[in-house]
Amino acid sequence: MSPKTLYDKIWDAHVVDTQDDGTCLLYIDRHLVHEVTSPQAFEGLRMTGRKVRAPEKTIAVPDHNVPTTLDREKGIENEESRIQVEALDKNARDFGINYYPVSDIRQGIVHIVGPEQGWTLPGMTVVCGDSHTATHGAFGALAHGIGTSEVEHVLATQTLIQKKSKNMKVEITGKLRPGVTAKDITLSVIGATGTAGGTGYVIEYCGEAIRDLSMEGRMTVCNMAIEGGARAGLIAPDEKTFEYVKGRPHAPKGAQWEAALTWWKTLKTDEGAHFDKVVTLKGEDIAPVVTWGTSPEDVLPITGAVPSPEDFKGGKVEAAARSIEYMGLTPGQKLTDIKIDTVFIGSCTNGRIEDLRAAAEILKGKKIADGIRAMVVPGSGLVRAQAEEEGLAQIFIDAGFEWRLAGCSMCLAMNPDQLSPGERCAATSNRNFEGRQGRGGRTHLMSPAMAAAAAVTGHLTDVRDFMLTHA
Ligand SMILES: CC(C)[C@H](C(=O)O)[C@@H](O)C(=O)O
Ligand code: SF4
Repeated sequence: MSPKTLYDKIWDAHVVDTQDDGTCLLYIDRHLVHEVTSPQAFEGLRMTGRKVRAPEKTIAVPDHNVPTTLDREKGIENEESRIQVEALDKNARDFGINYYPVSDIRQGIVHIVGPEQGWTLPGMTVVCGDSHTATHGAFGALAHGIGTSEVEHVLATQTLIQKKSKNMKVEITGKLRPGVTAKDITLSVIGATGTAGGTGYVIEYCGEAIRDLSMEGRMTVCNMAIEGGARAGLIAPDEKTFEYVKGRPHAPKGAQWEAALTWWKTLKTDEGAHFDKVVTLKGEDIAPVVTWGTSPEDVLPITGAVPSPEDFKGGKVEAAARSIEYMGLTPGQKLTDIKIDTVFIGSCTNGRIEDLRAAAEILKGKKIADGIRAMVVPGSGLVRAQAEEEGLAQIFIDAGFEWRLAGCSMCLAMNPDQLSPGERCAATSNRNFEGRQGRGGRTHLMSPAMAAAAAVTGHLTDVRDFMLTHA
């Protein structure tokens, strides 16, 4: 048998049928659903009198549109948002799928809830009508986003029509330096490959620096695979993965656990397996980074300066000029001189407990700079409860942050948390597109520790300097 990659193995284990042109029917193990991309899919089922084929494998949670303020039981003001959330409530009830409504402490961002509840397991195929489904690849699952018509197809058949992607390996060798996090890895990879570098591929992240990451760090890395253009990103499961999964509400138990573990241990790329593309970065070369432009590939070490359009080639010259103008920056300006108005700590990239711990560590005993609006939005109700128990919430509140309820919040402007035109935000999310956080708003992406440091100083800040001067 020829050697296989991890992606090959999961793919082969799920193919139900193959057409002559290579199109396959794939079995889907977990279907995650949120309120934005599912209403028409359920409507499609209703209109044709079909049921959800595997309600026990379908998990729904509202996240994008829900307000995250403490008074959210008052309801959703925006009509479009309210309709979407109400539709999910009704669809979940009518079709008998697993559901975490806003009133349930387990509610949160779908990509945080899935792993937290043990729905996401190694070797699975996981889909959701959401591009950041790649997050679940951290478990060694093949996880990717699908469109609304595919959501309907999966609901009805528990299968998906797919063509296989190519194999890409992203290896991060050696150790990370102090102050460097999973977010810096994933942004640096996109900086190196560009947002189209992964197009047509499924990425397997490997190497010592990836192995050394916690499960939460691995989720941060895989979360942004899609921003690098890849279909999905995954990491071979290991003891850390099994440890994380064990005992979760929907993880297998007893003899089933043992059987699962036996299979999971085979989920690694064979020696000599072929990758169509290989990218290698040295862990010690990665610095704490921030984005300066309006694409995740517009990323530089925090010690750098705003580039000039002439630093780029071809079509990138114009794009860079446009980015710099939209962002209200000047070429040559030091990144650490960029003043901010807002800080957003949260999202499916960095809204987990370790992210909040990292931010709280920086903020302990300090206050945010005058005039800064700052919020922490935990990724789930359980993350929120845990942070309260550990005393992190109090650190945030004492520092001057708003302490919110779970949801996507200011990651994207689909709920009341938005930037005003010209407002500049240090954000731990994954997209810095024009207007992403509100029309005219400007976004700089970074790690939770860097966002926390920026909140205290009022400008983009090198977390390493911050730790030295604020110790
Ligand atoms: C609204 C949803 C479909 C979208 C996605 O697919 O990713 C959102 O989650 C995002 O992050 O832009
Ligand atoms: S937190 Fe942001 S990136 Fe993640 S699913 Fe929500 S909107 Fe998309």
